[in-house]
Amino acid sequence: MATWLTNSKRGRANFTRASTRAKNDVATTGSHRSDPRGSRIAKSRGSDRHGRDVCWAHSLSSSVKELHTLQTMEDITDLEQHLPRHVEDYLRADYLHPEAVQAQGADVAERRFRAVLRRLQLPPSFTCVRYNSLHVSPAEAASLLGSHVQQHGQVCGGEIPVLHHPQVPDILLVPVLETRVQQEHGLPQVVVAVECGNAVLRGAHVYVPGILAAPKTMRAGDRVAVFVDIGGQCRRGTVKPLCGPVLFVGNGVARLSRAQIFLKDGVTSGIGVSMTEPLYFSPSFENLPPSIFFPQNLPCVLAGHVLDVRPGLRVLDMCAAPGGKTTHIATLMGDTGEIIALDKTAAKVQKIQNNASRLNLKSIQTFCCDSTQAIASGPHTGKGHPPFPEEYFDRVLLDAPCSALGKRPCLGFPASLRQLQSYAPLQRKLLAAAVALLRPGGVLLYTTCSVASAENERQVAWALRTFPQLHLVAQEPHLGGQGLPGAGLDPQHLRLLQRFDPGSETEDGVCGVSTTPRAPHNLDRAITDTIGFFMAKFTKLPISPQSLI
Ligand SMILES: C[S@@+](CC[C@H](N)C(=O)[O-])C[C@H]1O[C@@H](n2cnc3c(N)ncnc32)[C@H](O)[C@@H]1O
Repeated sequence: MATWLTNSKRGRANFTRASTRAKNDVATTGSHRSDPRGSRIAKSRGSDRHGRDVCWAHSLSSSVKELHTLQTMEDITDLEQHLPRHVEDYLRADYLHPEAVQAQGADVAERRFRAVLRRLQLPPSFTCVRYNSLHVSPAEAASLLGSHVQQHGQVCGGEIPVLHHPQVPDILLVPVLETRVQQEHGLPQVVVAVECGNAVLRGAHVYVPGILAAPKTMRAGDRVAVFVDIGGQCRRGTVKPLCGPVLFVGNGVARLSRAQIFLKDGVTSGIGVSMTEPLYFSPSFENLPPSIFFPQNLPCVLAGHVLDVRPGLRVLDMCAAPGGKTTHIATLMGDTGEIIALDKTAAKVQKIQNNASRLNLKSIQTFCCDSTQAIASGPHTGKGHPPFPEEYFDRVLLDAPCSALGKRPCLGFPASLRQLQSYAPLQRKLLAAAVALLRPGGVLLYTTCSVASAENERQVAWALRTFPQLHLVAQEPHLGGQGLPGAGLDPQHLRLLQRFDPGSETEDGVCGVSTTPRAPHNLDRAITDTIGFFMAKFTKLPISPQSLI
């Protein structure tokens, strides 16, 4: 459980509170860990409860008893809320909307709201890694990842399973473990920025640019305690480490002295603190074979499957960078067909290209383009590059720019209310372009990594009102919950939506909170306790039987 330290001026009061925080599609990955702690590790195989092949690592000198899966009731109820008040209010309006309260009951709605606020600050229960199904079989992928976890999981000891998911064919799941490492008095205190803290909670080391404060006496090799500047009040380079509300995220070993980090001409990149005793442990995924593995959050992988692609189709990914979903789509299409990936930022387009070449994919064409302007106004001359003629694509993915209020963990949320509200108008413009570019009978998939109804259900209601030719259709696979009431959608529509809501009801009957500790191979948790994500799948009418493919 994390420890919270208050502003040093008010004394170093310790309150035991846990808290915590990837947009994006690409999950933040842990970095290389080099503290073996003497574990002897052997690998074995078995079956999970669905009879699937399971590959896991056993530590023979196991410290598994010290490990806990996330989210026991105690963990959750002790959490302190670190999201800014305006963010809480923004979400309260959705989760406690009178229709939502009426549909779920006041208690459930309130618990769900509280659970989402808390869960957004914790890392998800599992790290999800997609493997390149064009290059490896499921068994080969599990074996490769199992060996990797075996090598890079020693820091935690214990048994770290690598699990297949029964309904998502091309992913492997590795549980995130809570170590319950305690804060030790007397250790030098290093304060890091929120983004850095978020990454540490997903298994990363502390990189130099993330370090805000370190004591004058800190030397390379010192054991240090690492805190996150959740108050945003710590100036870079300060020696006084506790300069505002900070949150303990684990202990580590400094690789550099304070002078090396902060002096002019000091070190500006690389690892500053190796996290040897992180509060949450996830093995490193950094050195995985890049052509085979791609860390990606589970709902984001699901989006590729729900889009229902097959070889030979013409597919548009309107907001594609860094290319997590584009590369998945290309893989599902056997690296054939026409896959157009647009993004309005040139540097980000380069990232799509890098990821495509890393995964050896040749079918993706990238363009730097504002997708709201991607429709040809007059008769179209060129093909295969923007602007495109209307109704040119069989499939359109609109993974919209959004507030990312579903990223986890999210220790602080810097966006103002105005910024939060700025996404909806852009999403509508992009939706209008998507509808124009989709051919009748084709599929449009709209997704966000936000839990805010204004970016999700209300956008769907607007799209259905504005484009009578659009119709919601069922999603396959459908693993998430249904849409949140309150946006004017009828229950039938809500059931067709897929919402991954960190505060949603679990099979335990308690919103987002398990009353019993879970085994690290409980796959239900991978669905109920993932990032916040939303998917709406549309088709466009009129559909003649010939136009359905
Ligand atoms: C949610 S991210 C996309 C993540 C990506 N689909 C993936 O799976 O890796 C949204 C992207 O939309 C891009 N974007 C924002 N406005 C855009 C616009 N008007 N046209 C095209 N791309 C845009 C941003 O640069 C950002 O890369």
